Amino acid sequence: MAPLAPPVAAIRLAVRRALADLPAYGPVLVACSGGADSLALAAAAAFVAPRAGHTAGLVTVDHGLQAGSAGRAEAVARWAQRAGLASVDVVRVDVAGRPGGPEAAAREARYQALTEVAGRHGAVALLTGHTRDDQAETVLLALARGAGPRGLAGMPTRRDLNGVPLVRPLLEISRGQTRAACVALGLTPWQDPHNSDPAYARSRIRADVLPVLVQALGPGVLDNLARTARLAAADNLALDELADAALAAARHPEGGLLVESLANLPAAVRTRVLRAWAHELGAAPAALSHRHVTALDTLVTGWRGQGPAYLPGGLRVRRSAGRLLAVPAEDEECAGGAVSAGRRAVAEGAAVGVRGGADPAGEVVP
Ligand SMILES: Nc1ncnc2c1ncn2[C@@H]1O[C@H](COP(=O)(O)OP(=O)(O)OP(=O)(O)O)[C@@H](O)[C@H]1O
Repeated sequence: MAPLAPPVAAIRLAVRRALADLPAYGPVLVACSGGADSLALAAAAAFVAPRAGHTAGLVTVDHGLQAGSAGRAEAVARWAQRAGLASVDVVRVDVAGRPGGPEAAAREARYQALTEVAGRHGAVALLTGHTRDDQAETVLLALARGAGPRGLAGMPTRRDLNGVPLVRPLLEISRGQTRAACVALGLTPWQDPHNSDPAYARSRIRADVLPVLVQALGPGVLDNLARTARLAAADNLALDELADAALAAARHPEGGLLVESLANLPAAVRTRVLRAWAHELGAAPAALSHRHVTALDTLVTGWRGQGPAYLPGGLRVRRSAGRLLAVPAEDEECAGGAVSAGRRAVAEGAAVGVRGGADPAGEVVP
């Protein structure tokens, strides 16, 4: 028997570890574009899952945005049947009419379709092929946007997506390894033209920025960026727990938050409390920017009798009698007329800089 190619073995091991962490046995679904990362993942899942007490299915989404996209999806499905995956779903989504640019609309439609199929199969996890290189790009994009530790944490290995656990087994596997695994297995991955389209910031990072960094600083840069993400994620976990407790302690029994409780918190905790509270009030995570949180924070730390802070979704928060209070929508007219277009634009997040897709949980994802 020919020895197993090292990249194939590394990817199988990564998948085995990810499956071992799942709380229950049951079907897992691989989200597969046909690209090298998710193709290598699907091949590994087909091998590993049945040996680990799971069945593995595959789902591929046709966004209908490129000529030949239906043919690509069918080719992935035919391969999945030959590879022995337990279920194969091809889902065509309609991207038109969704908010945001075409990239964001496609992502939103894709994740919606993926979680619907996962729900239909009762999947215990949806696996995606994000790699260490995707993570390194995500960290660099976050740095360029001026994101804090939350952005630097990049993509988590596991999180909830519309009630389905989204798991990324390949975050410590390089793109070179997924490509090499495909070669070793005789698979021909699909090349997504978007990945090399300089219109996208992520493509420019991939093609222009990372090679220069590697040349200047050495090949360890990619691992180091991914490690930054892991370290920031661990810090975030601790800070989020502190913020949860601080938010509970700051609540006023009649509503709103007590300024006095907030004022003495370290800034890193206080801004997290304010961000979490803004989400609670209904501000969409993807639209809530640093600028909105700073406006809330200024009501606490820079109080000079100013007017309300504006949040996405037409929400406003004012300070009154030592409390931060959400202003009910019907008070908007009485409070001095309509909000100006400029302020509304800021509130709706027009200040966000480098383009990056934020998924429904506010995470910036490829
Ligand atoms: N059309 C699709 N159908 C199903 N899953 C998809 C699709 N597009 C992306 N995904 C999932 O999202 C992950 C990240 O997507 P992205 O477009 O960034 O691909 P990538 O990094 O080029 O990976 P790949 O080589 O798998 O295409 C993929 O690995 C795959 O799991």
